[in-house]
Amino acid sequence: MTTHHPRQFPVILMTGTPGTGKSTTAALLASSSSIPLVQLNISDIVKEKSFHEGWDEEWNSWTLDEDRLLDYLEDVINPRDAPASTGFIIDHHSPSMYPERWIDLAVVLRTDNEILYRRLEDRKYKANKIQENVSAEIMEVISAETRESYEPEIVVELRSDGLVDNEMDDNVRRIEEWCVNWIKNSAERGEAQADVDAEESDE
Ligand SMILES: Nc1ncnc2c1ncn2[C@@H]1O[C@H](COP(=O)(O)OP(=O)(O)O)[C@@H](O)[C@H]1O
Repeated sequence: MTTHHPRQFPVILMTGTPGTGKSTTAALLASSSSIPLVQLNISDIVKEKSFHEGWDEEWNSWTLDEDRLLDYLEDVINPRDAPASTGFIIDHHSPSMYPERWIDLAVVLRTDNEILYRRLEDRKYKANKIQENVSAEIMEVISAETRESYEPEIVVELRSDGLVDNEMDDNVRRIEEWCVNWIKNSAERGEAQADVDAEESDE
């Protein structure tokens, strides 16, 4: 069994339908935050490390080897020897496969249907893939899956339409503020636990 060190920095799941802005928001957060945060772009990792069982023609995507991916991520997020020296942003459209104990905050990005349609068209997605993703956004599929997978108090939905000035900067600032609080609270939890341990050893 793996022994986990208490994490010093939070793990954020950045999820949403493809095209809602996960990778762009995660990259901005990782590059601008005062807290060390590393972006884990799951699609890139799956491709680079071949954590897949081949190409699925029907779905036009890789068939994920979930076990190998999760084993790899466990070592990155919860290294055996010492706590990770950074926090992480898991950037993925599939929210439900991660262990609850990994995720401290789950951010679901939401985008207006017509805007999402245009973004996916710009990406040269095939018509059926655009339709499938826009329908998923209308049906709130990722949002529902995220809420089924994590406690309600750690799930946050943010608009990512690009209609309001500085929307992405504001989203990034909100997440950063949340991270600062998480670090402060986890330091207090650590001190409280140390007090309990000291009292118990006195008895
Ligand atoms: N809030 C936003 N404001 C303006 N443009 C956005 C916003 N969110 C995403 N975009 C644009 O939409 C496109 C898709 O974003 P991307 O980060 O690749 O989405 P995802 O990682 O969810 O597939 C990019 O061109 C990005 O610049």
